[in-house]
Amino acid sequence: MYGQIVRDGLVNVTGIEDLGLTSPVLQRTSDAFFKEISPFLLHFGMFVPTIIGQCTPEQQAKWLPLAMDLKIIGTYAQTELGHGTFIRGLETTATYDASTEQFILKTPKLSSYKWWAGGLGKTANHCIVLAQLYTKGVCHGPHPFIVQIRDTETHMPLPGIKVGEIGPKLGFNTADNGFLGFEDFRIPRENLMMKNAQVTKDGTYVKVARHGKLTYGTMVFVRVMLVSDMAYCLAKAVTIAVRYSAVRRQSQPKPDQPEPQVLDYLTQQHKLFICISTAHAMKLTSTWLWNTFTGVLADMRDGNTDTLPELHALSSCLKAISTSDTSALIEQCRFACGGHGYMYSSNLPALYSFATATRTYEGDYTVLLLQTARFLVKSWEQMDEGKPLTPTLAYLEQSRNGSQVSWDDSPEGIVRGFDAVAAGRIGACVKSIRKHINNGMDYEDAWQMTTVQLVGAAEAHCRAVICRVYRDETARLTAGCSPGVKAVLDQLSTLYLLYWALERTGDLLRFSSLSERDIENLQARYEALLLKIRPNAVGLVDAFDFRDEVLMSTLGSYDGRVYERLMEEALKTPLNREPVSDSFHKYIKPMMQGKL
Ligand SMILES: CCCCCCCC/C=C\CCCCCCCCCCCCCC(=O)SCCNC(=O)CCNC(=O)[C@H](O)C(C)(C)COP(=O)(O)OP(=O)(O)OC[C@H]1O[C@@H](n2cnc3c(N)ncnc32)[C@H](O)[C@@H]1OP(=O)(O)O
Ligand SMILES: Cc1cc2nc3c(=O)[nH]c(=O)nc-3n(C[C@H](O)[C@H](O)[C@H](O)COP(=O)(O)OP(=O)(O)OC[C@H]3O[C@@H](n4cnc5c(N)ncnc54)[C@H](O)[C@@H]3O)c2cc1C
Repeated sequence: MYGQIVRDGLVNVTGIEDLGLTSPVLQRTSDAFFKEISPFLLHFGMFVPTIIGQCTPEQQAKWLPLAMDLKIIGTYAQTELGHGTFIRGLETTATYDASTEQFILKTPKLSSYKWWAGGLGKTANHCIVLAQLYTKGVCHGPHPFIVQIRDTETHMPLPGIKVGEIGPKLGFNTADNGFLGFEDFRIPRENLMMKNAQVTKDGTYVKVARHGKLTYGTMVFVRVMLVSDMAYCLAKAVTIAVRYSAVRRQSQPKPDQPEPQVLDYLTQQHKLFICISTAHAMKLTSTWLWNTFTGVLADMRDGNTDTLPELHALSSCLKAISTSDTSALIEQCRFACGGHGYMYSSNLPALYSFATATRTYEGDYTVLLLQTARFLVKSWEQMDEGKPLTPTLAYLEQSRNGSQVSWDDSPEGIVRGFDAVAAGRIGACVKSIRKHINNGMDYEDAWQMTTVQLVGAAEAHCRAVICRVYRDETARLTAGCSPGVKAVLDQLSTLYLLYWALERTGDLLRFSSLSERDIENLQARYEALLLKIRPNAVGLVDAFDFRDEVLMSTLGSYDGRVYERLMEEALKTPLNREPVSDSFHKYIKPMMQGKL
């Protein structure tokens, strides 16, 4: 029964194509059971996908049934105390011993301890370990291995394994993130995950993959999935905040009038409606990204890895921007709920601590945007050499002559404005790198000196992609809808464009013919649109269709009994069990009597 809940609830997921799954929509019904982050998250989120992505069919036949039936519980241990971002710098070694046909895993020093893997501390008995593969005295870089770390009967760590929990964190405290060290721990040769690289019995290293970075495939998969997960988290947060804002009344803007619902304040609408709109933008973009991802998988099955760099660039920037926007907007939802939003029982703190972690894990924000920037600069240089551009960069072509784009305030015109900003910022980076090189710097230093601008350029590219996909997909998907639904969804995507145009007026002034008057016009349209969306706001969050059990919020439940639920939760707290707590007799009274 429990295993069933973990499988069907935690991973009521559509995702991996090889499992017959068709879109990246993550709806965790398990949230209603577990309440907090599950220690099995890494088992289904990374252990299973890595078996699928990195094992040969024979290895899959051995490990996948065990993992899917929860006969073994796994996690993904890549990061070490000393290195997370720089995977090539990992220090754990796996040295092949041809005499026993085993790999010897070793943790050479403190900084080489595996650190962070979810579920590793107390739950997992198996683990995917990324280690530097040595055979015949040659290091072949980081490779994935399946390693049993605990006895499946007693759960005791196996001899040669040092494992434990890493301690309290900002969030994720139910995920028992762990540390792991190896003292010359031996595993069979077959435990090297051999889809992309193999070591034969005599220790010969055989590279199978056509692309050097396929070992990083699980990370690309999870980055793609996280975009969808962020849409899910943000939709939850804004459901809570909008429902609460419809219940909460505060202040008296006009004398002799009742206190308005806080949702009627324009500033509150400004805080919240962009959250509704962004949840839709991310959901549509994540489905589009998923289709790109499965297209690249299909290409790779046909032996073509040419489309992988663009996927890496897209999944990197969309992961970075979706996680960063979501954490900021969930925090905004909390602000929108005033003091009660700070209550744990609102569920906003838990949602925030989850979302803010995603900005770091699976690739830090800055690091991933710089990966995208690498691709953008390369593409610009290829364009200069007359080579064709990939589909998501086709817009660069229009901007290559460097002239300003003329401002057009239609939604399609605004999307073109974002293209112009992205192209302008990428071009400015290329110019900066070339200037530094002309002044005598080597390429790496010139790149380093341009990284602040490069992060901005990658963000601008990502924003342009989201705006275009959101607009196009809304139009496509609402083509057969009723005029009412079509109008409301059009309002939401227009709101996204206006909001970001106003956030990026500096860039638009620089790279388009936008004028002061155009900005005033944008601002007025934005404010009018907030008022138009207001009557549908509660309906729009209800349409996200979260059950109260999944939302788990005193502020956001469907029935709006906010104050009753807050009081019910307060009365449950252990400090309210007795009218006078022991600490009064032990410490406070003696202190008052001068005895302490
Ligand atoms: C019926 C039942 C159904 C059951 C179904 C079960 C299945 C379950 C399905 C779904 C579940 C989904 C759940 C999804 C949510 C899961 C949540 C999981 C929670 C996760 C917790 C966190 C886990 C982690 O954090 S794991 C650790 C992650 N670590 C990182 O991300 C490290 C980041 N660092 C890097 O990625 C890289 O090292 C780098 C990007 C920083 C690059 O390093 P580098 O500078 O050293 O460069 P390289 O030399 O490595 O690269 C040179 C070259 O390669 C290109 N490159 C780099 N990376 C990639 C890549 N990934 N792909 C392609 N190409 C890549 C790079 O751009 C360079 O290219 P050039 O051409 O420019 O040379
Ligand atoms: C909640 C949580 C769960 C996790 N779960 C797992 C797990 O299950 N398995 C696992 O293996 N790992 C896990 N991790 C680890 C996670 O993947 C790493 O923390 C993450 O990849 C960031 O790497 P880092 O900690 O080395 O940061 P660092 O790279 O040390 O980053 C520190 C700072 O340096 C900057 N920086 C680093 N390199 C560069 C660069 N080249 N250019 C510019 N700036 C740079 C970063 O932007 C950042 O500001 C988890 C982390 C968290 C927080």
